[in-house]
Amino acid sequence: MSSLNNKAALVTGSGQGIGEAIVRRLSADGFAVAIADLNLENAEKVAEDLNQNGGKAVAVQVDVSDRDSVFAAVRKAAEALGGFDVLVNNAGLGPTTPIETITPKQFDLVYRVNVAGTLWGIQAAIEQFKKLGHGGKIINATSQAGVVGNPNLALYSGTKFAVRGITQVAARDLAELGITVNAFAPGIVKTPMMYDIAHQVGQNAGKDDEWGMQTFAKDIALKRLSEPEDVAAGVAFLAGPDSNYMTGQTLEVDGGMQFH
Ligand SMILES: NC(=O)C1=CN([C@@H]2O[C@H](COP(=O)(O)OP(=O)(O)OC[C@H]3O[C@@H](n4cnc5c(N)ncnc54)[C@H](O)[C@@H]3O)[C@@H](O)[C@H]2O)C=CC1
Ligand SMILES: CC(=O)C(C)=O
Repeated sequence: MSSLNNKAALVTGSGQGIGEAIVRRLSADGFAVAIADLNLENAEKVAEDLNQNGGKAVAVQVDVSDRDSVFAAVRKAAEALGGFDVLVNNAGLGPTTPIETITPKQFDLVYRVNVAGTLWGIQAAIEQFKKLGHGGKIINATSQAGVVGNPNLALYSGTKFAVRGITQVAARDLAELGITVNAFAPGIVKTPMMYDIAHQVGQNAGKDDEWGMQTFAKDIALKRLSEPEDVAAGVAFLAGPDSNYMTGQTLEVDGGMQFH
């Protein structure tokens, strides 16, 4: 664990999966971190582990689809960590939804978490950066499915294209405040979310989850599925000083799923 770099970061959805890998990596890079998740128990486990290993971490419960909850979580984290420099809007839901099966209830839930959650996070981060009198970095989770259309992901894909649109507009709107806004686009990452998707795909074909994962993997140039840590490395770059001259961009960390 490196010494603290006097920067603080909050990562939503960091009780497991990609978000957990991100807080672990940022902590190793010297950030004080807030593990913000709907699942407080998981967030507390990650925070405890980081604190026991020389990091500075706090767990906060948040429902990113609820604006008040997001503002409260960011305020609480900034106070507990003694600062606030980076927000990673990572929490997201990714159900497979054949286009004719999408219900209004599913639509509301997935858009409220993936799209509204990103907007509320941006607003809460602006409040803190202004209060603290400095700029900062906002990093949003899009997806390979937010760059190209994939089968059966109409609902999810729409939200992830929206996240890229919000990222580009916010980058322009917030530059004068010294705030950069970028996105990261993972490919097929070994997390509970992706195994849920692979399970459904596998079941539909009468096969197992691993078959489902490998089906998604077939177009990856580097010929392996992504570890959460692969994505965390990209986010660490966006959170650190080496990306200071980047804003409005999507960093695709997908092993080469498409080139454009
Ligand atoms: N796993 C993958 O292959 C890919 C994932 N992504 C994106 O990366 C992000 C993280 O995905 P995974 O780690 O795979 O997901 P995951 O499902 O494994 O973990 C998501 C975390 O977010 C939390 N969460 C869910 N709803 C929440 C809410 N309303 N408020 C706060 N926290 C909430 C969950 O409790 C969980 O800890 C998501 O935005 C996802 O869309 C993008 C491309 C590929
Ligand atoms: C889950 C996801 O983002 C996919 C399949 O691209």
